[in-house]
Amino acid sequence: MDSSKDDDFTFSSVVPSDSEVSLEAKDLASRVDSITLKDSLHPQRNNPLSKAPPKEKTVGSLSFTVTDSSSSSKPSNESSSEIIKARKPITRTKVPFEKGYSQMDWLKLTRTHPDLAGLKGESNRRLISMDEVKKHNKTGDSMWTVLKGRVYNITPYMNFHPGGVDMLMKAVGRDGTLLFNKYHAWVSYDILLEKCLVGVLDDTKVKK
Ligand code: HEM
Repeated sequence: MDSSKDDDFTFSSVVPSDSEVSLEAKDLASRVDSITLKDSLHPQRNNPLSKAPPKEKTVGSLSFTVTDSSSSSKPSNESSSEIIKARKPITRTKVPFEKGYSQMDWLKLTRTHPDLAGLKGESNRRLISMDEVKKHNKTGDSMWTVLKGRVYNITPYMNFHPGGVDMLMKAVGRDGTLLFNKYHAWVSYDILLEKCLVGVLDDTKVKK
């Protein structure tokens, strides 16, 4: 560049002289120079089965955690500037549904089936003891589970469960609330299983 034409820059007068630039700003600028941005596809980014722990990077005195939320629909309220303590990740494997077993198909069935719970005319406000729930634990039979104090017959939902039959079977014949919450506390089970309600858990008989 021809140095004799330096004066031609109309905005040259607003550029601060070296003495006006604080040392701190210079320091920051030199750190920015040392940052390299890589824009490449991460092999685990598109893998919902990935169990890789979140990566932690450090820039200057700031440390931040990169969490991959692409495999989960759970909303995250964690700030990116917080260090998230490594928790043992749970494996949430979504089983591809067979034709006719999507959640939409399930909702259609709940609207059309006359007795999904298998009540045969009985009230679904009946108090049910845990002992009775335990008896409904056999494959093929009416399989019951308890979710937050309500007893559901989950047999008709089995093949519709996006987490698969094996997972849902773990809750059969017992209180499934903890398992349910462990995997997806945000799922509206009460709406999904509304027509599968068989009664209310009689917790006066539950050992505390
Ligand atoms: C009993 C009532 C249950 C209902 C109504 C239910 C419903 C659902 C629904 C709607 C999903 C899809 C969630 C999503 O797309 O984010 C799902 C996924 C899943 N569920 Fe359940 N579930 C139940 C019980 C359970 C239990 C007891 C377990 C574990 C033992 C379990 C394990 C899973 C897993 C691993 C997935 C798939 C992973 C994923 O969605 O990313 N579920 N379930």
